[in-house]
Amino acid sequence: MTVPPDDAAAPVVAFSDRVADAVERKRTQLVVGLDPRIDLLPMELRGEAVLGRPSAAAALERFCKGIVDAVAPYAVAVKPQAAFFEALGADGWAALEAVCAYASGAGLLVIADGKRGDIGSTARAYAAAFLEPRGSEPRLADALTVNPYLGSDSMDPFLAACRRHGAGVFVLVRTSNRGGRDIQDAILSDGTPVWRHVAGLVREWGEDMLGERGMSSVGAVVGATVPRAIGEARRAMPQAIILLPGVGAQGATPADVARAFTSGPASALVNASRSVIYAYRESDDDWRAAAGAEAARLAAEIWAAAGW
Ligand SMILES: O=c1ccn([C@@H]2O[C@H](COP(=O)(O)O)[C@@H](O)[C@H]2O)c(=O)[nH]1
Repeated sequence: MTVPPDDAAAPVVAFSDRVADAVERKRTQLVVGLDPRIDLLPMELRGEAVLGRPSAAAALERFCKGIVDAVAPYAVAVKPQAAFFEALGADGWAALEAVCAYASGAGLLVIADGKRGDIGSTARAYAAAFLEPRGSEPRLADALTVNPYLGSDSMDPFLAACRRHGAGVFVLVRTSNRGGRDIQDAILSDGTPVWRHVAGLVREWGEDMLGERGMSSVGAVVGATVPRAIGEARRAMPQAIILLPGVGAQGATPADVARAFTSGPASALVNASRSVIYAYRESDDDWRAAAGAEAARLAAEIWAAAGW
C-alpha cells in the first residue's frame, strides 16, 4: 500500500513492505531486543552506571549502540524495550531516542516495545509519542507493540498513524509468559479462546492496510513459547506479520516458530533479547563480538527453519 499522506508531498511506503524489503535484502527475520539492565552490563560500562541516573542512561546508550553495531548485519530490526529506559526518567527517555535514531541510521527497523493502549484521546498521545513525526524530527520508531484490551476505539489512533505515516503496530494476541493463559486462554461463550477472538480483530483492523507485498501493517505478537497457538494464529491472521518473542532466554527455539512463516519469508519476525545482548556472559569474547556471533547463529537458524 503506497498512500499519499495528508501533510507531505512524498507517498509513504507501508510498514509491511519495508519489512519485506529488509528481510529479502538482508536474508534475516531476526529482531534483536534491546533490554538493557544495569546489573547485566559489561563491567567496563557498569562502572559509569553507579554514579546516578544521567550516568546510568549514558551507559545504557553506549551499550545499546555497541549492540546495534554488532548485530546490524544479521538483524532486520531492533526492539528496544521502553521499560528499561523509562525506569531512568528523562535521561532514560533521551537515551531511548538516541538509540532508536542510531539503529535507524544503521539500517535497522525499530520496533518500540511499549505495549501501549488506552481510551482514544490518550491513545492519540501515545501514537504521537511513538509513531508520528515530531515537528522536524522523524518518528521515534517504525512500529509499536500495543495492548488491545480497551478495544477498537483505543486502536484507532495507532491505525491512523499506520495509514498516514507508514508506521506499523504489533497487537498483543497470545503472549509468551506463563500468566498469558490466565486471560488470553479463557473461553468465551461461543467456545472461542479470548486470544483467538483478538486474532479476529487484528485481521479486521489490518484488512485495509495491506502492502504491495500482500501483508498488513497491523501485526500480532504471539509467544514462541506457545507453539500450539502459532499455526492457529497464522491461519486466523494470514496477512498479519507475527512477532514472536520467547526464543532464547524463555526457552523456545527457531524450530518452534516455523509455522509462523507459511504466509511468506517476511510474514514473521523472531525476537531474542537477553540471549543475544548478554551473550558475552557465556563467552570469552568481547561483549560486542559475542552478541554479533549469537545474532549470526540465530539468524541462520531462523532462516533455515522458515524454509524459504
Ligand atoms: O509476549 C511477550 C511480549 C513481549 N515480550 C518482550 O520481549 C522481550 C523478550 O526478552 P527475552 O530476553 O528474549 O526473553 C522482553 O522485552 C519482553 O518484555 C515477551 O517476552 N513476551
